[in-house]
Amino acid sequence: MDQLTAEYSRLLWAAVVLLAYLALCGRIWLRQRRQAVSDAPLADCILVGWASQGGAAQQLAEQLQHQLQAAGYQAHCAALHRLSHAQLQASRTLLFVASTYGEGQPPEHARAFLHQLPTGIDLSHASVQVLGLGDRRYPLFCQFARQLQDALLERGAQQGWPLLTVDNQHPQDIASWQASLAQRFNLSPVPAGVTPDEYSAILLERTCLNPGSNSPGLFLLRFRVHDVSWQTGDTIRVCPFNNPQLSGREYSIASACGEQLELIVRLAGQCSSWLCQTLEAGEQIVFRVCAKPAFRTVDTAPAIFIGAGSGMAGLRGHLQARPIGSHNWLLFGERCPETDQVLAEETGNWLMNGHLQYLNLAFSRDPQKPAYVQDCLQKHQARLLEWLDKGAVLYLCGSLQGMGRSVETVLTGLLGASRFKALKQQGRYRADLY
Ligand SMILES: Cc1cc2nc3c(=O)[nH]c(=O)nc-3n(C[C@H](O)[C@H](O)[C@H](O)COP(=O)(O)O)c2cc1C
Repeated sequence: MDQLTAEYSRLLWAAVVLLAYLALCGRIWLRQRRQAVSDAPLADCILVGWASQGGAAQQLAEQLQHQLQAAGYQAHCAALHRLSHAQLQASRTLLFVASTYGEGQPPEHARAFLHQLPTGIDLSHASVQVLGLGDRRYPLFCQFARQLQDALLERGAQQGWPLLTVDNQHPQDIASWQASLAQRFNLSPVPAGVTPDEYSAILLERTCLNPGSNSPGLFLLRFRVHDVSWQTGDTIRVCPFNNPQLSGREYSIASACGEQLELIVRLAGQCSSWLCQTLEAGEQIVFRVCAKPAFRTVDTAPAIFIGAGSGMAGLRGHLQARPIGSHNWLLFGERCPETDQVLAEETGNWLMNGHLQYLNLAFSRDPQKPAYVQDCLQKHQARLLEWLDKGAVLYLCGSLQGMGRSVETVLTGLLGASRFKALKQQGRYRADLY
């Protein structure tokens, strides 16, 4: 019996020692694991954030992420509105590509980022570099990229390199940004002149839409395309003479997706002169499709289209794509009723066959009743409210200075600031202003 008790107590001791040993091993393993988890992202992860409306900044950021990954880095790429504070704190290298919109504003999706970035967040572990995309013709050139960099530095981040700004997506400036990153991170260079999403199109015909007008020429260009897809609301980016060294321009696609791509181009500047005057039928353009998620068709809800001048381009693509039986109202502004009846036959036919329920034209230099498109909105306030009550979506396309701002002011007055804001939040105010 005594022998049995002694045997039991030996076994018990052995079990206690084994358990204690296992517990110790477990604690060591857990500590090492915790250490590894907290160290790994800081040591390895490069965060590439982007703020983009037309897709250029997004494309550059994603391309950079692929290059970094190909070189063996752990690289994470995300739109600013999807970046968490934890991700910012867990990365030693923060790279951003940010474009600017409105009057020095961030792109729509990134509006809340700086407001939501806590002032107390400590980024002193990270080095930061911001590439700003913008356009020098706007007074607040690359303003959002500057604000983004300032905000990160204020929270302790180290400046890896000074802010770089690129005017009008100038290819050489983008290439030197890419080259400096390639050198710093030992990346394979981006092959010059090759972008994965470049397409070509052949000019079939060009028609002047405002012959005899005092305004600069407005042209409809029809191209044949092969295997290119786009969504209504998207734009294309073209460089004059297909020369990427020259400043390119973006043009709204004026047709629904198909075998032909149409543009409506105002004669102004080098790129549009090339398209409207020099390019001949049978010659080709090289272009990229720029996604405009903020200006795409929402659904089959009633649609109110508002635009002026070359803004007809963005609206026409939507109108062509709208389903039979949909409810559409077009308000369009130009200068002279005699010479600026842009696409009058087409819109007249749409009115006759019921594709358009209403067509309101405003001519600012009409000697009888001069009016702007925003005056039409005011005149038809009751109908506007009735359509919006039925869930209508507003689409606005054209010049920001010449039309966009005035229309927005009138809409704020007619609807009230809070209802207009709510429409924007619901995605029922969709604008492409330039
Ligand atoms: C309506 C509109 C407003 C713009 N406002 C500004 C601006 O205030 N400052 C600026 O530097 N660039 C401005 N730009 C130029 C864009 O930032 C530039 O085209 C940029 O390359 C777009 O990049 P993304 O394709 O990534 O959106 C504006 C462009 C548009 C269409």
